[in-house]
Amino acid sequence: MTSSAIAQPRHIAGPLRSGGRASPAPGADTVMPKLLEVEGLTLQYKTPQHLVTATYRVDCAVHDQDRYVILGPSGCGKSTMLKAIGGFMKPEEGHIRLRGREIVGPGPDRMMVFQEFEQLMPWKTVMENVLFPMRISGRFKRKDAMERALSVIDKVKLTKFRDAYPHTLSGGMKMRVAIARAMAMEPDILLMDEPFAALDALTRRKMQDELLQLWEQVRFTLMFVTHSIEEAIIVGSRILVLSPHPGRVRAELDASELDFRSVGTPEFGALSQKIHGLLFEHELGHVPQPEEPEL
Ligand SMILES: Nc1ncnc2c1ncn2[C@@H]1O[C@H](COP(=O)(O)OP(=O)(O)OP(=O)(O)O)[C@@H](O)[C@H]1O
Repeated sequence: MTSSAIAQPRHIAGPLRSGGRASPAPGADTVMPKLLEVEGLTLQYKTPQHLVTATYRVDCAVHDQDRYVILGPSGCGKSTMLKAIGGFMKPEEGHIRLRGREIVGPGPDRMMVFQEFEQLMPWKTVMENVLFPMRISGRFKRKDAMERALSVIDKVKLTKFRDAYPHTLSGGMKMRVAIARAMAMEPDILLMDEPFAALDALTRRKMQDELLQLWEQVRFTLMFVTHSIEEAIIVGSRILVLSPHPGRVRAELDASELDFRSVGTPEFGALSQKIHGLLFEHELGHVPQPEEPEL
């Protein structure tokens, strides 16, 4: 990636269709190079007293423009997996590769968007917030950084608010600033860890809708963690279902045809039921537990 010119989006952006159904991302069966590849990933926390296995031999692959959701119950290792993909934790076993290169630490090719967009600095304007990571990275000349910031702010439709402070913006606008801030660094993938978990149901739905609209417009690649089945189906084009602790892959499901408009339809209900079954069947004793290390 060049840092001197303002990058054009890597993907042709479709028109923003307000309130519309998100177009399907390319499905898993489309032959495309893998963007992110996770292979046999075991992640553990070792403390003097405990050895906690967070994920056990997880395999998955994310392609360009996927909205890839990691879904599983609390404690199954979703956040830990995102941490490892972010480069903040080393695998005990297995590999994580981005565009074929092993991940060995954090990098601007993977940008994390935190819960409630707390990375936004309240004393900085929208423009200053978007400029901040570019400035501290030292990757961009001042003029390039300014042009790039203006371009991404425009893409997320916040040009009129570029001199506003975060506390004067709605939740959806803050999310767009947080995403613009991340996108300005031209990451290969955006990592979101339960960004809407603390919101009330109505606001959460609105934010999901805004996220899908933004994806429709910009077509970034997203990895999104949630423990809500409904949110996974609404947001995701593909869903990786993990078992309860330690997280193992139960299934990977296609949800590219469903979004918030499908809530209440038989298709949405069927997928929701299927996921519910996958998440809880071990409690009914249907799934044999694979060999795993002592916890
Ligand atoms: N810093 C840590 N030290 C030791 N154990 C940890 C640490 N962080 C997480 N764990 C443990 O690792 C396991 C996976 O935790 P993780 O936070 O990844 O789960 P999660 O699926 O994201 O859960 P939630 O949905 O509640 O956020 C849990 O058993 C948790 O207690």
